Amino acid sequence: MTTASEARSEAPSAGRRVPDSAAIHPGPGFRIREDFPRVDAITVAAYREFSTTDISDMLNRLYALDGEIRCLAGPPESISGLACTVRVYLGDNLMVHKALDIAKPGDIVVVAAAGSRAYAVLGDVISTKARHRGIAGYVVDGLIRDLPAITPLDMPVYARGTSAIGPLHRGPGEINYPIACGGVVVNPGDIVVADQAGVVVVPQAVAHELLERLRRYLGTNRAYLTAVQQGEFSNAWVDEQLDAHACPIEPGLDIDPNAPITG
Ligand SMILES: O=C([O-])CC(=O)C(=O)O
Ligand SMILES: [Mg+2]
Repeated sequence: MTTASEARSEAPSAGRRVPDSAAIHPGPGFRIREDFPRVDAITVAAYREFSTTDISDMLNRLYALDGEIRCLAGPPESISGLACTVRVYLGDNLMVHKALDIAKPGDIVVVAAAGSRAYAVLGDVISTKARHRGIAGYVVDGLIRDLPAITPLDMPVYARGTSAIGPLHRGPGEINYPIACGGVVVNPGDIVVADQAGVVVVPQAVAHELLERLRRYLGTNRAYLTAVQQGEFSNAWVDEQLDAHACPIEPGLDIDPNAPITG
């Protein structure tokens, strides 16, 4: 066995060194925050009463993650927890391993892997360690692996899919800085709610106020849905919408399906 420099018959330090712009530099892109301000646990747990669909609606439909990020493992019940945010370099997951020491029990680790379909960010070993640390789940903007071995762990894992290709463990990356996950900005300490319908992020600043609005909304919505189940509804509002933009409505019975389409 020879090293690369031996094969070139050069001393390891021979020649001019290339300026090492690819070194890992401490600072943005390679940094960790140990904690963040926390919303009380009762408020965080209360979000499990609501579907991610309703929460998304109350946030004007702009805070649900890309629907490709879906439940791949874990019990069917919804989960909620504070976001411990992780950003990884493509092909790497060093910071996902470090997050096992940073996330507090009940936190959901949210991993920004740029939606990569080239490699998995975590597998059964990390998921098993996470159970011991009390982590409430993982949300990954990317892939995971070892799914058959994760399934029996009852560890909620949301991701875009699976791959056998694993990550390197070198860095760089960040923990507990803002990330982009599934098209949504996630700040450390935001409330993540995930169920079979999707994943939604509640900005921490509105955590209490939104809960009140959801409770009020659900009260009125429940009465509406009960009426719908009994066939009591009107579609007049759809016609109002169509009329507002003068949508033409034709009988259609005299149309030749083979005739060329005209303006
Ligand atoms: O290799 C890794 O870092 C990820 C992995 O497969 C595991 O957690 O089982
Ligand atoms: Mg593995």
